[in-house]
Amino acid sequence: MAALARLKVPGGRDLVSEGRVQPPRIKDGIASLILDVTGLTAEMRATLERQIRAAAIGLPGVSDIRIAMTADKVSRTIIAVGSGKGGVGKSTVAANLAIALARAGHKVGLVDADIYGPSQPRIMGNDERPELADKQIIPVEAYGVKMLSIGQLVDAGTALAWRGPMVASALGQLMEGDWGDAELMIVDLPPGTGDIQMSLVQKYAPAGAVIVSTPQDLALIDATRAIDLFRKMNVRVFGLVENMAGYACPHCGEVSDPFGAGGAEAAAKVMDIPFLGRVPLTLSIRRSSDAGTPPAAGEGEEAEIFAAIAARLLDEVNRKRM
Ligand SMILES: Nc1ncnc2c1ncn2[C@@H]1O[C@H](COP(=O)(O)OP(=O)(O)OP(=O)(O)O)[C@@H](O)[C@H]1O
Repeated sequence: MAALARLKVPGGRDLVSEGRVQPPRIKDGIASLILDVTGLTAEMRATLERQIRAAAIGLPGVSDIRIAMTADKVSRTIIAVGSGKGGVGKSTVAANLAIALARAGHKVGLVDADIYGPSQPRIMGNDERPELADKQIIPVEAYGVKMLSIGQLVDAGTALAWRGPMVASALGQLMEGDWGDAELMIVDLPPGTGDIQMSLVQKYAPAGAVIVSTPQDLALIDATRAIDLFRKMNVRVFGLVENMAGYACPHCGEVSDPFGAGGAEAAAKVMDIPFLGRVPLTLSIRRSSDAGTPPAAGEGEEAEIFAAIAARLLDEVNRKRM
């Protein structure tokens, strides 16, 4: 224990004072040790294991060491982000919500499960290939958010032709990646209601869903259908986000409503679900999303809009189901 007391948990405090090891049992020169690796990534676990071996093997009476790792399962709150139809800005909202939640002090994971158009690597500005450790994919990181995208595993064209079981297995690889201490998981779903939605609900029991819609009637009709489906599958709908609402002219500042106004808020009322907020249609959101510098990570009005929506979402998540 004295030799182990000199070791630090990667990114943390002393191994022994954190209570991560119990005194080892030593028999026939073999030390058996139980190590609590709760919240540590595969890489941190491997580093710690190496350090323990280096510190202990060779001590008087210790010729080998067996380390059994245990971990409390981190309880994760899965929040699905869906939309009735494509192109309404669901991925943009999912990415910026994830960043806003991380900025509010939460450990956040972002899963891009949109097989029809995996766009998180572009929006989050990170298209690194994730690595594998112990058959688990290790998420990459951007703006304080851990992220995995179906686009990092295969190209979108391939995934499009997949049938149900392959879709489910790809979703499984993403969801069961090495998410470490992530407590909130934002899952960017494909638009509409298909295999990925079904698999997510059946296998991973999301705490609830956020629906993104533009204010047009057509988009709202599709959003209503998505909300209906989640409800039928017994998934709580945390609320509706209206995206691309009100266009502020960058020259004169006048606000116009190319897609109508207030439609989503009214629709939320009719459907009796919370309205989480409104994101304006701006050139800067389009540019920053496409350039991999999401506005929620910056300063100013747009960052505040996403922070406010994230705060409302958290209120809903924390509210007990009635
Ligand atoms: N509030 C906004 N203001 C301006 N442009 C936006 C806004 N929201 C999204 N966009 C832009 O609209 C396009 C579509 O957005 P995004 O990819 O997020 O939509 P999606 O609903 O996820 O689409 P898909 O169906 O392809 O998954 C992108 O070019 C994005 O930058």
